[in-house]
Amino acid sequence: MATPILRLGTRGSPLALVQARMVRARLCAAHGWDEDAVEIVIITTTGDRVQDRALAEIGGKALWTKELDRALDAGEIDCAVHSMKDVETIRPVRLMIAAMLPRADVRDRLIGAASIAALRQGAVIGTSSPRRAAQMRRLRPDLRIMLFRGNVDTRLAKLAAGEVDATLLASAGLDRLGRADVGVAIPNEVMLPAPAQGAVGIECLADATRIRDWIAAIDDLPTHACVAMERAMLAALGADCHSPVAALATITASGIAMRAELLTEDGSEHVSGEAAGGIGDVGVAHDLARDLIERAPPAVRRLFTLSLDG
Ligand SMILES: NCc1[nH]cc(CCC(=O)O)c1CC(=O)O
Repeated sequence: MATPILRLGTRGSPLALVQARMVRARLCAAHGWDEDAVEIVIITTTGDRVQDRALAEIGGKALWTKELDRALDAGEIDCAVHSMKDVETIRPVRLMIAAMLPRADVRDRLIGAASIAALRQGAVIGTSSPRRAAQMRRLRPDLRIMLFRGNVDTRLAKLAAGEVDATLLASAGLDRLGRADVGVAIPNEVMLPAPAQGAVGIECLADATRIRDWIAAIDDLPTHACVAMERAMLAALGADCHSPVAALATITASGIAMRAELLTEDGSEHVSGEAAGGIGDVGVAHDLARDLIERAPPAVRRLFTLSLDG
């Protein structure tokens, strides 16, 4: 076996492993390496260990990243693969996202009914996402939400066992796990996805220039620009992945366009808006954050803290 030249840290969930293998394949293709030049190292995170409580309840942030950060600092791995949706808004400055894979289907999928309208009166929706819960209750105030955790297979098994009437999962994860047959995609116009949904990032120490350059060679620039814009808006709102926020940036003929929505946890109030501008112009995210906060009903505004200097 060739000596591994790059150790790729990842969580051990089936989806995380598929994503790590995608990263390995792209790195090897880009650099002409053998597959065993990239060693996949599994790191268990707090979020993987705690399966029975709402993530927000565990307290403490960085549930999915802290142990990977530590392994990077300790030199146990050279880079870490993340679902960008789970990466905290504010990261330590010594780390950098050196590349993102091309974004997958950004939509959510509904599993358990043919459409949101087709759900029976009072149906129980299993989700642990404050955004999905709020968006579903905004569209259908009669729905009930049940806390639903575990990896994709666990959730599908709970649904099959009748614990809930329906659940929502990211198309990206289902597709990557070979489950493109499961559920129906909800159009972005009906349910705007989470910031960074469908994007995979590769992080390394900012001063590890050789590693950084290897990784940067596989960066998908449109994905990186859109996800950076969505994350800049989260930062401007003082929000994170537990906030009832949806946002989607897309590349247009003239630059970048972004739509976003803020809700109360129960979905009873919300505000949405859009902005456009140049690729990489963080002002687009800041303008949208400011506009949303200015127009938000007080119950929504209370959930956020505008800060535009980050
Ligand atoms: N929070 C869990 C998580 N993080 C990333 C994905 C799916 C893949 C992605 O959105 O990139 C999921 C599962 C889900 O939301 O269905």
